[in-house]
Amino acid sequence: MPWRRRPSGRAAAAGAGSRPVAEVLLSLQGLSKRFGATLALDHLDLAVAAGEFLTLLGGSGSGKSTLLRVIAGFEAADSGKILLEGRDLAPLPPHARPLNMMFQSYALFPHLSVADNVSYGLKRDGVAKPERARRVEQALAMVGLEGFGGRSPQKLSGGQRQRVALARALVKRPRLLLLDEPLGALDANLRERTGFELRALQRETGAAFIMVTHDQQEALALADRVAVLEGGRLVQLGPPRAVYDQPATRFVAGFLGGANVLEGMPDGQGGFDCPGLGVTLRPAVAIPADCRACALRPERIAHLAHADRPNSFDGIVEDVAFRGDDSLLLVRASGGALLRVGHAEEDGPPPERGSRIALGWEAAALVPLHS
Ligand SMILES: Nc1ncnc2c1ncn2[C@@H]1O[C@H](COP(=O)(O)OP(=O)(O)OP(=O)(O)O)[C@@H](O)[C@H]1O
Repeated sequence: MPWRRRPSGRAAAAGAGSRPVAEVLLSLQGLSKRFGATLALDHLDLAVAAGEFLTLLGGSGSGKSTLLRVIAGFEAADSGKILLEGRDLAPLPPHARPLNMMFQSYALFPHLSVADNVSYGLKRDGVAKPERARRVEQALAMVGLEGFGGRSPQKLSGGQRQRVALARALVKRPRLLLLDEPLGALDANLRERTGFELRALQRETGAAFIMVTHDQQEALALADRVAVLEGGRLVQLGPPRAVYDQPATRFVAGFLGGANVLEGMPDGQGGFDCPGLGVTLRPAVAIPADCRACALRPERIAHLAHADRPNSFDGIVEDVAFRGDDSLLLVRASGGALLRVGHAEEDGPPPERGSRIALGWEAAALVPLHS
């Protein structure tokens, strides 16, 4: 697994991106795109700040690639506006848009050298040869590939090809770079290292990056803000820690960090009846009357000697999975709910399968969900 399962304090801090003045670079307004019966983008509004690193996260088919392709101009939106620095991009063909897109497949020309691949766009724009050569060398140096210009892309490793694609995307110094699963083809170690390098490059160039990823840890670790898509809609947008700690919907809670979603109903007295656990939950915050579920992260659940206080229950350990830095327990509550429970290594050996244990959590760990 390329990124730690839990967002470390460091990764979250690195993603906190405190920019006091957020100049809007890209503004998407009511963007919709339909393919036959499929609504791939559903009235999507999003503003991206200059120099921001935004990750787009969502399940398969949620519209991530379509969104990038519409911004880049490879697909036309059915309705809505795309403004880059206030300018409507709709009339511009892809190559005339002041942005660049890097594909997961890298899409390098196999018959061209690395240098010619990188300089391709500059040549098309009529940049003179000496200037092209200078900029290509600069771009290759930026991605750690000095001296590779004469090679054929076929004689490079997957990671090196990925860097060539990145150099090609950066050589025109776009203010906005769209990256569709750029790390997808790399193995776990290279993926993590390249992720950090990508962030460093993004800071160095000052370009805004919008990066699609399937990988929630990568999305949390790299981004200033995470945008979560579901069914073509933007369901949540915010700094990684905020989205992780305060998921808005069942989908976000489950998708990011695999939170337990506890179904139930407010009891009208500040509690939340949860039949699956067989107890009434006591959240720290007021629960809206129409709330029907609360999220509870596996790592916020602790072992207790007895389930004799609010926000605790007894359950049977149904399974234990060792994950390296912790174990994941599946615990069946008396009401039938199956909970994911984290068990840190420093807490000693995990309980045996079949044993009865008492578990509990702080009231603040319960997050009422909107939908
Ligand atoms: N060219 C197309 N023709 C028909 N349907 C399409 C086309 N492109 C995308 N779709 C549909 O639009 C929806 C969104 O697709 P999209 O590729 O944007 O999702 P995604 O979030 O990028 O998925 P993945 O993570 O699997 O790449 C899906 O239901 C997909 O089947």
